[in-house]
Amino acid sequence: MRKLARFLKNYRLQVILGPIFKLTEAVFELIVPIVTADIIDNGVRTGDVGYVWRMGGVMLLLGVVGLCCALVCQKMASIASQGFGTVLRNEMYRHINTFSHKEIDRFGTPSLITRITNDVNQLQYAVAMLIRLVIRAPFLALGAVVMAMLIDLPLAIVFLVATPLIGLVLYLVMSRSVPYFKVMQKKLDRISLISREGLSGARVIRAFSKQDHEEARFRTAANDQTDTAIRVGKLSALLNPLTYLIMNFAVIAIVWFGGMRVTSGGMTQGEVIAFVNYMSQTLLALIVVANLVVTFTKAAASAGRVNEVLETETSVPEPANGPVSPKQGAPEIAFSHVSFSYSGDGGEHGEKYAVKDLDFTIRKGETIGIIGGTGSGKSTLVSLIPRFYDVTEGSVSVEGINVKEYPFSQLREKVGMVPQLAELFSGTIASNLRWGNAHATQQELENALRIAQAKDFVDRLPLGLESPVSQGGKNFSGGQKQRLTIARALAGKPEILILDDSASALDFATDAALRRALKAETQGMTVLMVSQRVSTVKAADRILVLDDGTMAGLGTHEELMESCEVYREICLSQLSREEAAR
Ligand SMILES: Nc1ncnc2c1ncn2[C@@H]1O[C@H](COP(=O)(O)OP(=O)(O)OP(=O)(O)O)[C@@H](O)[C@H]1O
Repeated sequence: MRKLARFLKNYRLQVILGPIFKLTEAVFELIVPIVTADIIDNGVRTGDVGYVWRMGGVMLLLGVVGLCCALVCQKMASIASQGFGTVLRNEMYRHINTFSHKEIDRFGTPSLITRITNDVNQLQYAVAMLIRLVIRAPFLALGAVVMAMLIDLPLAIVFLVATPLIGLVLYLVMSRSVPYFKVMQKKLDRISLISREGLSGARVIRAFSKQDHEEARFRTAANDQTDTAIRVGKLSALLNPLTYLIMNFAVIAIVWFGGMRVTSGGMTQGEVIAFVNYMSQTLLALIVVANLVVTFTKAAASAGRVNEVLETETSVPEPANGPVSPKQGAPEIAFSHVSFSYSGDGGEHGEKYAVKDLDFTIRKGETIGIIGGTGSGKSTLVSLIPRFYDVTEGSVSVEGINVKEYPFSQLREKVGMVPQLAELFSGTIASNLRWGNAHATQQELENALRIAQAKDFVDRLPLGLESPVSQGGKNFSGGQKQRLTIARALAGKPEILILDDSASALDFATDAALRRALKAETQGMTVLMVSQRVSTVKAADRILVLDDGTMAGLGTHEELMESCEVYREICLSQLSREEAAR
């Protein structure tokens, strides 16, 4: 947790002054039993009503000043803890944004969400407790014992017996329940994962009538969490009866022995009452200490999870240099003996390469079709160009410069990527398209829509380009979303356009119109078209055939029909012999 203290640096004043105010309140709280004793001994016993009123006023004053101190501390704790949470959350979000796909895959999106929300909340609460109670509670527990000793040392033996006993009970209960808190946090992660999958995949779940299955999965995870919470609850439930039992025995002992001391003249009645008050103050303070242990144990687990995110460095670091100049005459894209494995070790630990020894070049302005069976490595290959992942072996160059040397903004401006899954963001159609180019004119946006075959349906919308897009683009069909994501990439006027199976939801006629428009209107743009459909890639200048991560062929349709067995098989599985030969 110490590592996270840096996020409190703007709140030093609150972190220092807050506990001081709370300590002042605790001092007043310790004085109150003495005033009570004084009222009993010098006011009640002698029947001096005026004295009772005067001292009652002093007590009220102590209470009011104590309350003011507590309120000031509360405010400081709120400012510091909320501020700390905000700064930490912003930093985590910024840091997560530097992650490559590899780190995001490793943590998993649901876990990252739980860390940035629940774990930060836990830490925020711990900061508030740190300011409000970490000094106050032990001070009060100890102070009450010391005050009792100052009043009457022999009777204070009751404290010296009862307090360690209460401490022991707290220790036994806490040491058994604390490990469960860590487990509960992991189980919460699982619930978050299932909820996310279930809610984002609600349509698929309905389509496959898997609601019962998903509900059962959620119920199992939730029940699992409940079982653990109940186990902790049962343990914690022992705390109050046991500690109160000890305290009440201690009170009996105080009244019993205190009575004897009063009879022998060693103590006054008021002092016995003060002892009883100090006893309950000690107990309450110790319970607070125990709860603080729980809070800080949970916070320590959360701090570990937050630090794990903050300390994870991206596996795709951005170079420190400024923009690079392309090499004249170099191929637009060059793969030089490229291999990539998702685990980064290329099979040493049994994991195989997703792509292996890819070696080819692509000229500027070429249209390349990339075809292959599912899982053959098509998406992996194209994701190496904009550096979503870094190659495990070999190198990828764009215009003669290794992609690792490009500043991200320069590389990603050059490469327009349309991912397999069409993602839109809440806003308007125009605001989504401007992700590609913030300064695009209306004309440029319309042009991008026209090439992407999206202009007709956008024009039919009452608000046209200003039509609202709901979260995830849910108010558009799959094919419409795909066309909008293509338009978004085109709006950025990239030099290299990658369509990663991004026309799969289009009907054949629209798909063909899209390819024609791309060919006619994007002169000079290098286009990589990933598809499982032969009809989509057939007319490309060249087709790259992937088979289980390796390159099975690269050439025109006719050349590959002649020379590439894998390509011929794919063609004949989708087209008739006549169509394939055409
Ligand atoms: N994020 C990932 N983590 C680990 N392995 C992955 C990941 N993404 C893909 N793979 C594995 O890498 C291999 C190649 O996957 P890739 O997605 O590149 O294939 P693809 O040809 O695009 O498939 P499809 O046509 O089904 O989209 C597969 O074996 C897949 O299981």
